[in-house]
Amino acid sequence: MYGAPLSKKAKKIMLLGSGELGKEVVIEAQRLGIETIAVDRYEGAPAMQVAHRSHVIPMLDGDKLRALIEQERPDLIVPEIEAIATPTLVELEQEGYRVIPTATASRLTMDREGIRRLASETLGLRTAAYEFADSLEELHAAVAKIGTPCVIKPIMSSSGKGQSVCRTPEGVEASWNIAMEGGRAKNARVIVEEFIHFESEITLLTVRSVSGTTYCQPIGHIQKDGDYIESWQPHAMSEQQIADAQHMARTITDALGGYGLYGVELFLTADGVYFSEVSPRPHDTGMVTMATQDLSEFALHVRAILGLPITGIRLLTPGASYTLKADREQVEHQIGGLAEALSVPNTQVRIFGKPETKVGRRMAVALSSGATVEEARALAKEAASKLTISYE
Ligand SMILES: Nc1ncnc2c1ncn2[C@@H]1O[C@H](COP(=O)(O)OP(=O)(O)OP(=O)(O)O)[C@@H](O)[C@H]1O
Ligand SMILES: NCC(=O)N[C@@H]1O[C@H](COP(=O)([O-])[O-])[C@@H](O)[C@H]1O
Ligand SMILES: [Mg+2]
Repeated sequence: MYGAPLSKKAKKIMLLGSGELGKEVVIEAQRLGIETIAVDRYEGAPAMQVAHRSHVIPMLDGDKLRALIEQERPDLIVPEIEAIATPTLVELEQEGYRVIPTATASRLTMDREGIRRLASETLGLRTAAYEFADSLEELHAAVAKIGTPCVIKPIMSSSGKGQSVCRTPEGVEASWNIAMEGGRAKNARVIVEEFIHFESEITLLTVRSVSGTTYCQPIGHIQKDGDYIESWQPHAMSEQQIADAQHMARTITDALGGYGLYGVELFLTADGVYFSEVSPRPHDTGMVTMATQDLSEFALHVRAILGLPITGIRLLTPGASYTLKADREQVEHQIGGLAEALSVPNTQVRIFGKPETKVGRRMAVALSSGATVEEARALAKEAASKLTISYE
């Protein structure tokens, strides 16, 4: 039971991070009459445009984060990105605030080391071999141990920022420089991972709710420079692969706990499934569920975190998503080609409304359904190719 938004008895959700994924979470929360507060480090972020109100703060600053949460007193704190002062969330949780799915889940997944050590060393999930390094010198030693090719990433980054494939020992310095420029915090630590020659990679959306743990059909995807370009659902997998994938998803999400939707990233190889990483929140590749499922990943997340039942998840049709990315850094821009994109059958578009473009920044996505995944992929790709960004 709760009151209307903005009334004394309203139920309040505060999103920490207000990008395209948070925007859809806000929309779903408002459908259930929830009061929504969007927070991010810049003005005019997508979720801010649909929330009841918003705040701009540096979310990595624990004191500012605490002050805002104490001012707003939300019923649920919902992290939407990794770059948050998660130790402050852990303290606030101990003081009685509810963090989604749990403060520990957001602390562990904020840096690659926390989640990788939990998955591999504590839970025994199969992952790529890995090493950590804090300096160029240590990186040379780590690469020598892992061998080339290997993947080098800042421990704190997302959407492929600062990530590179190091193909020869001579490439180590270039990878170090890419990581130092692309990482998020002042932290110089990187992870070196064995390069996995996977056949395909998937996201297994896994929901923990009052009704137990449920899985969406697997989402296949293609990434370029560490960021997603295209995704589809369902991804064809053998029964053994599905059983292994669900087992891994169950193991990691049980360990992280709480209520909410998780995006479990897995590599499918000729000799089995590898755990890659997990988001304790809706996943970018899961935007396809807006075209495929009766309840999208965003609707599922909101239901789960409110403690509401999820009796089943129905895949209504095969579908696909294809992203539109900017290729320049600029404030003034316009997105065009919408009529052409929407002339493609079975297609919808989401324009995120980000106030500025940056090289590689995701600005919109095309979503298509089809009789088969192949058909849906072709339609989504065609629709996205009709969208344009002009910088005049
Ligand atoms: N060890 C690896 N071997 C082969 N490919 C890899 C490896 N690690 C990452 N990749 C490729 O790079 C992509 C991005 O890696 P990862 O998910 O670790 O980065 P991220 O910055 O956390 O991205 P996001 O935030 O979008 O999930 C993977 O989806 C995969 O395509
Ligand atoms: N892979 C994670 C991911 O897709 N996160 C989504 O991108 C936004 C940041 O976008 P921006 O960098 O363009 O501001 C985040 O707020 C989230 O919605
Ligand atoms: Mg990833």
